[in-house]
Amino acid sequence: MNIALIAHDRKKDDLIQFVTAYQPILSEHTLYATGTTGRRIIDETDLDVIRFQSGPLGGDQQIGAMIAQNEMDMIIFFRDPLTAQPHEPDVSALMRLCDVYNVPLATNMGTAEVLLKGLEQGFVNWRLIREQRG
Ligand SMILES: O=C(CO)COP(=O)(O)O
Repeated sequence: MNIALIAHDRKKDDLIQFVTAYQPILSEHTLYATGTTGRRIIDETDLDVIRFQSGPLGGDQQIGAMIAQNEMDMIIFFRDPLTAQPHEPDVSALMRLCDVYNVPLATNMGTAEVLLKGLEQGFVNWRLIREQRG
């Protein structure tokens, strides 16, 4: 599975803590991240991550493009709901594409935990369903 990991600045510590806790599950998959988030994951964990541009410089849109090409299976995006982002339209567009293509999106740690536990149990088969529909 291809999984994108993204966190706004005030949520990056939480994401690092989360991916460290779930490293055994995440290490089974191909991980992508926006620039700064990816840098921190690489520096602070043993996970390999393919990095895109930083979010404000187009990283959210690059991940959105993967969704549109049926190349992304799950998004874990720890958003900061209390800070305005200069690239808010990109953030909204990314979340919108998740809904367009039925890609599971966790925007907080509680949901992310459920998604990863579901992934571990083999419950995550929406891509097969999507591919069967053509
Ligand atoms: O801004 C982001 C997502 O909208 C995250 O980007 P960075 O990982 O580069 O900080």
